[in-house]
Amino acid sequence: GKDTYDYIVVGSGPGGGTLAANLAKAGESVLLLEAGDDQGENPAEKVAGLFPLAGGDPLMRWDFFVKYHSDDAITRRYEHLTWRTTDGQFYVGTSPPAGATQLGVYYPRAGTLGGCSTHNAMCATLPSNSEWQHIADITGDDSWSAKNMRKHFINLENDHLVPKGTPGHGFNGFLDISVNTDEFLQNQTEAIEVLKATAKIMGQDPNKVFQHLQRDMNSDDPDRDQQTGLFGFPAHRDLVGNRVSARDAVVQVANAQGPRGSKKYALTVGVNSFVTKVLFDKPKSNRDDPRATGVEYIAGQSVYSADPRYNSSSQGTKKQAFARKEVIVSGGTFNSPQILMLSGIGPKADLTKLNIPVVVDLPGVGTNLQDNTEFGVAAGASLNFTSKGPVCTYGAPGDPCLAAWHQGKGPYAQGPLAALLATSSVAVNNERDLFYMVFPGGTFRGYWPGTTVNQVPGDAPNTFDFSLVKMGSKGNLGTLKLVSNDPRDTPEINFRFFEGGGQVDLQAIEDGVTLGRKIYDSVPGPVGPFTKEVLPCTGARNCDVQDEIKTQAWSHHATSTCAIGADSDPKAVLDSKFRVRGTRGLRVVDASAFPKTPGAFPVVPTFMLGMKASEVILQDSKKW
Ligand SMILES: Cc1cc2nc3c(=O)[nH]c(=O)nc-3n(C[C@H](O)[C@H](O)[C@H](O)COP(=O)(O)OP(=O)(O)OC[C@H]3O[C@@H](n4cnc5c(N)ncnc54)[C@H](O)[C@@H]3O)c2cc1C
Repeated sequence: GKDTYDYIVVGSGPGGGTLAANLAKAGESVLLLEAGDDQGENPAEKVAGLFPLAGGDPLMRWDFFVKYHSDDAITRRYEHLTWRTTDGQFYVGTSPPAGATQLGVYYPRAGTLGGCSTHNAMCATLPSNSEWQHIADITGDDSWSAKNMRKHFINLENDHLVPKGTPGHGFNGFLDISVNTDEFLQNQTEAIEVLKATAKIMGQDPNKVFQHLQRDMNSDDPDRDQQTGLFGFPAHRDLVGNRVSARDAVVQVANAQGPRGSKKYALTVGVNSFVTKVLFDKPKSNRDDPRATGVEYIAGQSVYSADPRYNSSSQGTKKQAFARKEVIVSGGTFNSPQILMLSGIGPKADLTKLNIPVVVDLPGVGTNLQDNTEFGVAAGASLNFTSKGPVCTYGAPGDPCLAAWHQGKGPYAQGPLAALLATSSVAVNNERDLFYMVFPGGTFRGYWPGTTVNQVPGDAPNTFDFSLVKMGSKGNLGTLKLVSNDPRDTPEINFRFFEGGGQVDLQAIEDGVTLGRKIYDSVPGPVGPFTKEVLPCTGARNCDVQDEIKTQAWSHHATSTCAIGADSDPKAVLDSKFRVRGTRGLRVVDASAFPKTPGAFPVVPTFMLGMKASEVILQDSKKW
């Protein structure tokens, strides 16, 4: 029939978008259903340097509110806790106006073609080799070895940092990866002085800072995961400052033309299509697992309540589509488990309580939620941080940086200044586990809604911030549960930071603060001395650092709610080929599949999952 395809892919992020494009390119007919619409020409998405605007854009964003702790007393101390006031607005802080309802910690996601790769900060880093090997070890599937996964990276990447032909990198893939230009870096007069001091502390030559800022952190060196110090900041954007995302993979294949202008590949992209459940056939015998045959979805804009434009009175149109071969769920870490549970796949007791008929009792769905915890060490310098060149207005009229971007130049064609990698006292195998993003002129303190009834204080232009991402988090007690059987409701999410085995992450982050302080103390005049701490303490360094980390850490790299695991593991949702256990014709391919949060930034590893899944799904394509 008209609505039947070989494959249906749900969600167009780095997992699903990459996969749908590859399946279609291989000759399969594919329906890609995406809840959001296409904002590819929106400057907030397209202009690399406007990424701070992208995260808050109501045309792209989905708003989730989460908890980070089991203990509500800790949550109540979070300085950017978000509340809904009695007149429906947001308040951010710890002293809400009377009658306000506590929403939780604001947690951004993108509901648009290309998923979160269209509004993220573009940081494009590989996890350590041991993280891939871990998946091979628990599943016994050697195709997860770092060596094999490197092959997928090579096919994905279009590298602009290292000379063409450098082993371990790709130069023909769709995902451009580049670092800042020398010219841009040399414009950061004061910040470079801090980076010189950083180099010295890290055992690098302070007179070669610009060389360090072209150093390749994604190399295939055998000791790469032990290398520390300053590096270039790899970002998924091209050399003239266009963001490159999963949207590009999709659009290139969907728009490709064959002879006489016909459509070259059978990729149908349905935007404004919010999938509410997977459909199954009735097994022919008790021994057969239920087979996914298609999906049910709502055609309509902003039908999910995470969408800031959501209006409960707009119902959209209920539709169905069918798959001859397989259904692949790629809705991301929050939505893939939601879709599975709405379809009857999840912890039996939870589903029964919500009157959802159980198709497969799979207790791991929505458990094992993990993230990179983030924090920072920031301090006030003796001078303000400035940049030679145009002063950007971030979207306000007459922006000289936007004019420069149209020429492929200027700050908007660039990304975060520099990356610093270090090893904490609790690092395993001496692998680097602290990733700092270097921000002159402000402090990154996490996420909260852009429009609030109160003013959320900013930081002074003399502030410098080593914003810290903890790699290899040890916490795995996070949970995601449905609150009802209404697909429009957002789930209840609690990360349970620093609980259970996650306590060790506190020590690692405290070590990260200590290193940052050591660097600030070593910066000579006129940029130094850094007399006032901004984070974790305010003013003098006399706060309880672990308590600050515990109460104020944030995150935005959620993973692992539909994790791959061993056949013997009752909590494993997927096998090593992304197949949902206890079903046929159903897989999950996105960041929810990682048994552990990969590296410092999940987006490139998730693109690699999309590449790997394409290969394993195509190997099975003749079987159906
Ligand atoms: C503000 C921000 C900054 C970030 N910065 C970085 C960074 O610099 N580097 C990095 O590596 N990572 C970063 N991340 C994280 C990274 O972008 C994500 O981990 C990654 O995009 C996850 O990919 P995914 O395919 O699992 O899911 P997503 O990217 O979330 O894509 C899921 C897609 O599915 C769609 N969808 C969901 N439910 C349904 C449904 N029911 N029906 C139809 N469609 C549906 C969504 O609209 C979305 O398009 C950032 C994330 C955010 C939010």
